[in-house]
Amino acid sequence: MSYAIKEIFLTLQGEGGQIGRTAVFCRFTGCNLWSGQEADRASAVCQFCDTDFVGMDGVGGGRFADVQMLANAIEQCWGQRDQKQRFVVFTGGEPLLQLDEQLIQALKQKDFYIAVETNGTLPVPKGVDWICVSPKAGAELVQTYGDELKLIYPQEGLDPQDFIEFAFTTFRLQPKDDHNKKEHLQKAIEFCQNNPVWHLSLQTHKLIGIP
Ligand SMILES: C[S@@+](CC[C@H](N)C(=O)[O-])C[C@H]1O[C@@H](n2cnc3c(N)ncnc32)[C@H](O)[C@@H]1O
Ligand SMILES: Nc1nc2[nH]cc(C(=O)O)c2c(=O)[nH]1
Ligand code: SF4
Ligand SMILES: [Mg+2]
Repeated sequence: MSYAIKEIFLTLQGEGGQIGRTAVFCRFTGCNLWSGQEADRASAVCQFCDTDFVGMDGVGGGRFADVQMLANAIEQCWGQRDQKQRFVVFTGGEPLLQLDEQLIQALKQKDFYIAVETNGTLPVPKGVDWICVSPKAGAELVQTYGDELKLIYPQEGLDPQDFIEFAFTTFRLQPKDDHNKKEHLQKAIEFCQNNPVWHLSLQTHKLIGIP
């Protein structure tokens, strides 16, 4: 299978339970909840996306003809850094439209610890080490277990407490970044303080100005 990749870059994981860890981010092109075109945003299922996942024109992006070519590009992005610490985060767009067991196995053979950021509408393939699910109002949740459930807050028609029955190790509330982000942060702080199973997740890469 070939893979359509928006960008591949090295940064620090900015969000959630692996925060601060040096990682190769592999961002897949395309999503099933929004076309990525601004003209479609208001009619999309997911309307608050902060990411450009359209096309293959980002740093390190492109069409990868087979699994080895993509795995090699991810390895090359990690470079000569400590092999025992190798860490890749698959995101997008929606990575589960393309991420398959073959790619996971190819990276395992290169000793990568593998994380995925998904909207939870598709099942995570076998072999992923860290599953982060971020459910979206109006989209069916299919992936109901994982290492963290990272809910963007607030979302109309979505009550965080409806999720705590699912089999996630941790529950995080991440304030929605939009024109009202200060207000969303205050609401998220308040919600966490009143419902301590929820931990606050901040997008620290935005705070420190890295990708
Ligand atoms: C761009 S998404 C890609 C992965 C996947 N499609 C998903 O939604 O989880 C990566 C992460 O950013 C979060 N995110 C997207 N837009 C955001 C925003 N405006 N404010 C806060 N978090 C946001 C998503 O919920 C998800 O946890
Ligand atoms: N540094 C950094 N951390 C992130 N964690 C999740 C991200 C994403 O867009 O999936 C992201 C991102 O875009 N950058
Ligand atoms: S599901 Fe994820 S990638 Fe798709 S539009 Fe929403 S936040 Fe963006
Ligand atoms: Mg991001």
